[in-house]
Amino acid sequence: MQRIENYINGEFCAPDSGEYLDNVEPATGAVYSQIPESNDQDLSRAVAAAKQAFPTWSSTSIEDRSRLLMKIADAVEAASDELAKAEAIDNGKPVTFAKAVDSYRASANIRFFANACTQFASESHGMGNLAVNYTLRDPIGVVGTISPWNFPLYLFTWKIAPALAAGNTVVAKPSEVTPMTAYLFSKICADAGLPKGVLNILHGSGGNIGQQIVEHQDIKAISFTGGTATGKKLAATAAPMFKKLSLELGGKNPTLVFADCDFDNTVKEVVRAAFSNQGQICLCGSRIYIERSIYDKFKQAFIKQVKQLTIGDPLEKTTQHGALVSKPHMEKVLSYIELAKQEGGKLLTGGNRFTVSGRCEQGFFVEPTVFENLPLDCRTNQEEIFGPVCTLQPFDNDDEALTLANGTDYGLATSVWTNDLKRAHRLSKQLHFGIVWINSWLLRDLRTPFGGVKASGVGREGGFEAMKFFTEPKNVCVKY
Ligand SMILES: NC(=O)c1ccc[n+]([C@@H]2O[C@H](COP(=O)([O-])OP(=O)(O)OC[C@H]3O[C@@H](n4cnc5c(N)ncnc54)[C@H](O)[C@@H]3O)[C@@H](O)[C@H]2O)c1
Ligand SMILES: O=C/C=C/C=C(\O)C(=O)O
Repeated sequence: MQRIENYINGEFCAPDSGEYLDNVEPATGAVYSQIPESNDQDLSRAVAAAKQAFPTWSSTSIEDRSRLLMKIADAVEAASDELAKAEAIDNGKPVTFAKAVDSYRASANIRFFANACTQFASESHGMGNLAVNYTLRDPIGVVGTISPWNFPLYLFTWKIAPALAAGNTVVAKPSEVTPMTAYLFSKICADAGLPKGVLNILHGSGGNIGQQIVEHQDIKAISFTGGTATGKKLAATAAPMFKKLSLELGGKNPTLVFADCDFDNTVKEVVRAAFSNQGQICLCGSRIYIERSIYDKFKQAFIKQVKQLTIGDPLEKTTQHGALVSKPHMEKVLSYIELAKQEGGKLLTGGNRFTVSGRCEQGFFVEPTVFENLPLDCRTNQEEIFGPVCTLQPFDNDDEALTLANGTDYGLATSVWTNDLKRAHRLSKQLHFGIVWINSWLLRDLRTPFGGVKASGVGREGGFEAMKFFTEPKNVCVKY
C-alpha cells in the first residue's frame, strides 16, 4: 500500500515515530494509502531546516522568487488532470469539479502570488519639512500553515504561495483526511528546484502535529483554515505567545432571493451555492430566504433541479454530487438531518444516505437534502452542518431578510439575488459578513480581501492582505 512521506529539508522521509494513519477513499470506504503520524522530532527537523533556509530565501531577489513560483505554478497546471483525480479519490468530490475548481485554483493561487510579490510596495508618510517615515515590510521568518480537507490543494497553496512569495520559509500541515495532493505537490516543488528547507510538509493528525506546530516557539505566525472550534483552541494557544494569527473559520451563510431576481439563473446558482462540493464549502449558502410572493414558485423550481443532480462515482465525468469526505462526517451530517426532523422541519427532498452500485457501494454518499418550516433560532439554522443540507424560508420585506441573514454567530459570506440596485447596495452595507455577493456566488478575484467576521474568523487572506499578513511592518522615521 502506498505510504505518503513527509517533506523535510528537501527530502522525502518516513515519520520519526514509524506510525501511520489509514487514508480512506470516501467513495468506496476502503483504505488506500497511509499517512505519516508526525511527532515533535519531525517538527524539530522541519523547523531547523526552515530556519536554516530563511536567510538565503528571504534575501533571494523578488524576481528569482517569483520565477521559481511561476515554474511551480506551471508544473501544477501541467499536472492538473492527475491532481484532480487524486483529489477526487482522496476527498470524494467529482473529478470534473476537482479539475475546474481545485486544480485550477491551485495553479492560479501560486501564479497570483508569484505576480503579487513583484507589485507589493509599502507606504511612506511625509511630515512636511520635518521628516519622512517609510515602512519596511520584512518577511517574518518561519511560518506555519494549517489547512482543511474540503479544498485540499486549493487552500494549501492559498497559504503557502503568499508566505513563500513574501520571503518566509514554511512548515505546512495539510488535513490528515486528505493528504494526497499536498504530497504530490511536495514532489512538484522538489522537481522544480525549490531550495531545501524553504517549504517543509508534515503530515499527521491535528491534535498532535497541528497543535505542536502552533505551540512551537520558533514558528512566528500561523495561518489557519478550518472549523471554528479548532480555531478557538488554536487562538488560546497562540495568543499568549503573541503569534501573528490568521483564522478562516466556519460559516452558516444566507442566500437572499428577491422577487425581482432573474428567476431561472437565480435558481440554478442557488442550487450551486447550496450543493457544490457536496455542501462542504465554508461559503455554501445553506439558509435560503425567499421573498414570499415567489416562495412557492422558487421552491418548486429549486427542488426540481436539486433532484436532477447526478449522484455517483466521483471518477465518472457525469457525476455532479460525490461522496462526503469521511464516515464520521457523513454520520454527523445524517445526525443533523434527524435533528432537523425533530425540530419540526418538513423534508422536501433527500434526507438519506445514498447507495451507488458497483465499486462505490460502501461509499459515504448523502442525498442533497432540503427542509422548510424551520425557524431561525433552531440548531439546524444556527450550526454549521458542512454538508448537502439546506433550509428554505419565506420573508416579507428587506428588514426581515436582513434580520434573518444576520441572525447567527457566523459572518463569512452571503449572496443577494435582486435587480434592484439601490436595495443591493443598501443591504450590502447592512449585512454583517466578510463577503457579499450580488447576483453571484463564489465569483473570485484573488486581489480582494477574503475572510469572515464574528465566529467566522479573524483577519483576511488574498491579494496584498495576505502579503501584509506574511510580513512584519517596521516604521523608519527620518528627521531632515
Ligand atoms: N473560512 C474559510 O475560508 C474556510 C475554508 C474552508 C473550510 N473552513 C472550515 O473548515 C471546517 C472543515 O474543515 P476541517 O474539518 O478540516 O476543520 P478542522 O478544524 O477539523 O481541521 C482543520 C485543520 O486543522 C488541523 N487541526 C485540528 N485540530 C488542531 C489543533 N488542535 N491544533 C492545530 N491544528 C489542528 C486539522 O488537522 C486540519 O489540518 C469547516 O468548519 C469549514 O467551514 C473554513
Ligand atoms: O471552504 C472554503 C473556501 C474558501 C475559499 C477561498 O479561500 C478562496 O476562494 O480563496
